[in-house]
Amino acid sequence: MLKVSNLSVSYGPIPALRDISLEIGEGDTLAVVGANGAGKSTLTLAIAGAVRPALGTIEIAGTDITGWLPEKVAFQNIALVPEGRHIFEGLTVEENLLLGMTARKESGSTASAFDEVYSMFPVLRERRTSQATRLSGGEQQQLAIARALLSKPRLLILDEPSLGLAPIMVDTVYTVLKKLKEIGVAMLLVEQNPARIGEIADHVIVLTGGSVALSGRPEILERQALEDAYFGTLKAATP
Ligand SMILES: Nc1ncnc2c1ncn2[C@@H]1O[C@H](COP(=O)(O)OP(=O)(O)OP(=O)(O)O)[C@@H](O)[C@H]1O
Repeated sequence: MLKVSNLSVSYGPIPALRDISLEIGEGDTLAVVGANGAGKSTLTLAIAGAVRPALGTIEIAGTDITGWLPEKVAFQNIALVPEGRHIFEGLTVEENLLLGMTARKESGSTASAFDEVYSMFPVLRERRTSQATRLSGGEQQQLAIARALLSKPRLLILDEPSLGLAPIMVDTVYTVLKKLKEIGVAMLLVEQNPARIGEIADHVIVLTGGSVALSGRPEILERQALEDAYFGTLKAATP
C-alpha cells in the first residue's frame, strides 16, 4: 500500500531524514518512534506531500507520488492528522468537518458521512455548532481524526495523536484507531508510548538522527534493543 524507498529530506543545509526505506501493507499499522528531532514529523509531512524529498521515492499502491502537492496526495486517499491538530479557528466543529469532505471521492450524502463519524465521536455531534477552538484538547484531537476520516483514507497518518491528552482521552482515541484497523485502514502512527504501540502496531521503526536505527515487531521496543539503537551499536534488525 505504501512503499518509501531511500528517502532523504533536508531543510536547507539541515538533513532531517537520511535514506529511509519502509513499507506498510494493506490494513497494517506501522509505529514510528524516536527522540525529539529524530525526523518523525518530517517523515509524515514528506509522505503527505507537505515537504519535498531531496532523494528517494514514495509510492502508494504502485503509483509514484514523490514530489506531488499535498492536495493531490490527499486524492490518493492519504490523510494526515498532523502534530498540533491544525483545527481551523473561527469555524465551528461542523465547518471544520466539512473541509474533510473536499478530498472525498466516494459519492453519497454529506449527512450520512457525518453520521458515520458522529457515531464514532459522539461528543462532536453534541458540540457540532460550537467554535472548534472551544473544544478541549482531546475533543480537538477527535475532531482532527474525524475530519481526516471524512476523506475515506486508505492510509491514515497520525503524528502523536495522544500528545498532551488525559489518559481517558487517549483511551478514546485508541478505541477509534483500533476500530479503524478492524475495518482495514492502514496507519502510520508516530507514538512514543510502547504500551499503546503494543496494542495496535504490526511493525515498528525507531528513528535516530534521521535514520532507521531499528525495525521489527513491536516487541523490539524492549529496553535493551532500544538502548542499542539509540547508542548506535545495532544498525538494523529485521524480524
Ligand atoms: N521547518 C524546519 N526548518 C528547519 N529545520 C527543521 C524544520 N522542521 C524540522 N527541522 C529539523 O529537522 C529535524 C527533524 O525534525 P522533526 O520535527 O521531523 O523531528 P521529530 O522527530 O518529529 O521531533 P519532535 O518529536 O520534537 O516533534 C530536526 O533537526 C529539526 O530541528
